[in-house]
Amino acid sequence: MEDSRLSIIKVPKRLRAINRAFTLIRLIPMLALLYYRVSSLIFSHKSISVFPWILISISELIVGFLWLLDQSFAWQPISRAVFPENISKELPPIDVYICTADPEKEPVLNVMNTVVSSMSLDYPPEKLNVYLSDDAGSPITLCAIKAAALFAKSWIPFCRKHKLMTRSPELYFDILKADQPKQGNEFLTEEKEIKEKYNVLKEQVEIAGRNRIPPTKDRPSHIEIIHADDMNVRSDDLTNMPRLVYVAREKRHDQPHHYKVGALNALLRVSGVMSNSPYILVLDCDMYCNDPSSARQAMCFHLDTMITKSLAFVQFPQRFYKLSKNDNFDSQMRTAFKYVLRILHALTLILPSDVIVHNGSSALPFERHNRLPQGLRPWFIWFVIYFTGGICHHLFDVFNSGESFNVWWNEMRMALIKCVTCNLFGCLDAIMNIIGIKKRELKLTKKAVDKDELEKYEKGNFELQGDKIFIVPLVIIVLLNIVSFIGGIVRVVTQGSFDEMFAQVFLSFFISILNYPIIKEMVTRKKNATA
Ligand SMILES: O=c1ccn([C@@H]2O[C@H](COP(=O)(O)OP(=O)(O)O[C@H]3O[C@H](CO)[C@@H](O)[C@H](O)[C@H]3O)[C@@H](O)[C@H]2O)c(=O)[nH]1
Ligand SMILES: [Mn+2]
Repeated sequence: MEDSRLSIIKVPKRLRAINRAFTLIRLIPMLALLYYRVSSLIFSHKSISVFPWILISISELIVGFLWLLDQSFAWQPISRAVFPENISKELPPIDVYICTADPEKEPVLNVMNTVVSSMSLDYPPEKLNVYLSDDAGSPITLCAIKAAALFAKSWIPFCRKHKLMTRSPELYFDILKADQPKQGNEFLTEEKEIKEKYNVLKEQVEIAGRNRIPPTKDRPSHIEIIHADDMNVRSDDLTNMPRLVYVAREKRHDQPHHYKVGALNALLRVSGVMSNSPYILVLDCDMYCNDPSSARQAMCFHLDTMITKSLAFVQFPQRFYKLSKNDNFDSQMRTAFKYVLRILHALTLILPSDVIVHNGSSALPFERHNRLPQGLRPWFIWFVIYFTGGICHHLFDVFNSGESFNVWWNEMRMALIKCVTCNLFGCLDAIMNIIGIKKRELKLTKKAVDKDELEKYEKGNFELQGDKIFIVPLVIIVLLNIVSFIGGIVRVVTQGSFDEMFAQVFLSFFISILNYPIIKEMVTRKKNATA
């Protein structure tokens, strides 16, 4: 019985015990500080000013609440394993939905790589139907998908024959080639041939791209079957391909189109008529399936009768490729994938995707502008325990997932940056939306790579060129901390008040060195501007 299971869940007991210990270690100072804040207010100390006291109490309450929510991830960690080889039932059909919206912002060649990689999934081809929704209704994309289907006719058998892991041709030829095993002369000759064919596809897409026609706001729908195999083809034939369909839904300038959701709705209706598969795999135009067995892996959950009753969807983690060694921006998003996602199942509620590790530093900076009043001194130790406890837990978690000190450092910086940029503006946006001041809008993210930005990123330099509204609070926080640090040092030297100034000096120093890449970029920009 044991051997025929499709998936198992393991609970790492040692990790669970350590996580719980850290939670308790921080819960005690948290409660002590809560008591301190409230009691000081009620039995009114002469030394406290009520308004800042209330402000800081509220901010600590918020951090405490977020921290408490965060503990649910640590409380019951799990890891999963799947066994697709144990699937004994016949595999059900899948419809793959890929959405693209703009050939300028979303390079067409990359979209074709997503299409080709999903067509090459290790899944019976007669049970796979790939639909591309093109919200731009662009002739470039239509032309490119035809060329991509032709290329797939050679690429898919090549991948199957040599059991390749990387099924996106761009990635295969570009960065991951080194990972593939070399398999003799025959393999190398075939690989050379396929590379030439890929170059032809690249060229065709480029030529199609020269013909720039501005998108129209009004157009009828356009649905075209790009490839469909003969029903009589044997399913074990290596050259067999999934069905491929191009869909550009109708658009009218006075009708809301509801962005990606609208596109998915249109795909539901089109695929409902053509294939009507019971399972749907949704991909953005820049997502490659980096493991050809991923659809089979998902079926390990969907076909398990014990699980299906309470299962709505299976989510694969989204990872970025071509990460630089430095990874200054914490783009690998370790916390989201190794810490949060794998334990989400233990919860019945899903949290926003931008979950960050709160190490307490977000509330403490408020404190640094106050000198330590006499009454605070005995309580100061609780701040220290809470703060260092958070840092130690985070450090442990990073090392436990096999990462380096540098990753820990970058994650801390990004957690702080997110607090004053995307989290702050995300909250403001949501509030304005709820009270009706601002309409919700979706801005398509740019997927094309900017050479200068890439170079900076690879060198480990920070990019301060984004939206000013994001940069300003960040720069202010960094400058404030530098000023605060210098001011603190001056007072220690001139007044000898090290005891009182310790918190200010330490925290502002810590935040300043944490944000060293930003300071470096600010100085470089200033130099370049004056040169
Ligand atoms: O009118 C539109 C706008 C967007 N898209 C497609 O929607 C996808 C996501 O858009 P993108 O700008 O890449 O959004 P991101 O913020 O990068 O994507 C994240 O956030 C989206 C909105 O929450 C999710 O749908 C995505 O899966 C998630 O990766 C892309 O494939 C677009 O082509 C359309 O099809 N039609
Ligand atoms: Mn995206």
